[in-house]
Amino acid sequence: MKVFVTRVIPAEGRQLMIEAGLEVREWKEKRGLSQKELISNTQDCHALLSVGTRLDKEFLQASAHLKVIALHSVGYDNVDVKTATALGIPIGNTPGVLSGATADTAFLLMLATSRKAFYMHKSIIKGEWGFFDPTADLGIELRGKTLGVFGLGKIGLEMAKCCAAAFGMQVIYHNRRKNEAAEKEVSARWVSFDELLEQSDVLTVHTALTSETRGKFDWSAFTKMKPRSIFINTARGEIHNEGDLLRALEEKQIWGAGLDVTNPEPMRSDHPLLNMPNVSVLPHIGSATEETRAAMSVLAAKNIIAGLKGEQIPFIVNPGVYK
Ligand SMILES: NC(=O)C1=CN([C@@H]2O[C@H](COP(=O)(O)OP(=O)(O)OC[C@H]3O[C@@H](n4cnc5c(N)ncnc54)[C@H](O)[C@@H]3O)[C@@H](O)[C@H]2O)C=CC1
Ligand SMILES: O=C(O)C(=O)CO
Repeated sequence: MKVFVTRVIPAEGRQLMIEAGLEVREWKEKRGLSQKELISNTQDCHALLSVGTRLDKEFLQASAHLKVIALHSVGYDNVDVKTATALGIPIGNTPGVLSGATADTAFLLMLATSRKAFYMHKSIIKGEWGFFDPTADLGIELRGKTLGVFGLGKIGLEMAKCCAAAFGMQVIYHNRRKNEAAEKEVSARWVSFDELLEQSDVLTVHTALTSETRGKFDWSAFTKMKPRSIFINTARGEIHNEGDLLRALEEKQIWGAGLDVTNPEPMRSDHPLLNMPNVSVLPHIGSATEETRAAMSVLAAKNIIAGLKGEQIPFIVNPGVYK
């Protein structure tokens, strides 16, 4: 049986599929696939392993013969899951294995932003390292401050643990429902969304992108935050409104921001956020460690192998497909 893979993936996952007797065809070009290329490459395949490729209704309807689709990500906001379920196609993702690496990225952005690290690094390259000025380029300390987590799930909990252990930060969070197990692990306290905005010194976003979370951090939200607070988003760029974020920073409604995700991606290289001292931006590298990407490829391969054997896939996004 044949699997089409929309990017070259780590050897660990590829090898697992080859050992299971599958023919693996990877898209090796340094550019994304067009919709036409995606459809034509998938036509003679039994499964698709998708690395960040948008899978919309048109694609799914043209590829209804697929026995399984495995995503090389935990997020599945770029897939029309409803259509896949209606067509009987199981969708798999890669939960858990990337929580540590993604939380590390949120932590890195928090610390870098609080000390203007990216901006100061660029100032050396520009030849601006002058005399020692005790009043210039001052950051904000994190010790004993309040971390607000929007979405205390797997990644949010890892971030909360890091912040509590490293800086003794108190953790508050907002989920639709309380996460009592996580509350115990980091002594976290549930608050309303408005209380999260009002009380957080650092507010870090870790929800999936859904119709409820899209655009959640807009002008109205930023104006409720503390003037010396830092906003971190490693979840999805569409959860904040980038224009409103820029304005909130320019008008000093908030102090700083750290983003691993932007809207759109890639961010344009002359975006004004990239020149602000209190802003740190990374190009969506949350899960980008050797260990994590290898583990993600293995989970995706396991989903493909199980799906092609006609078994229930181990990491399923749409369990309703089996009912
Ligand atoms: N930057 C990157 O490279 C990466 C980004 N991500 C993003 O992080 C997201 C979270 O991943 P996990 O922690 O594994 O997911 P998870 O499902 O374990 O946690 C998400 C949490 O958000 C909460 N939540 C959902 N809707 C909410 C709402 N409307 N209001 C408040 N809370 C809500 C859920 O109850 C859950 O506790 C992914 O969906 C993905 O978009 C994930 C991995 C890497
Ligand atoms: O897993 C995800 O959802 C990502 O964004 C990349 O790892």
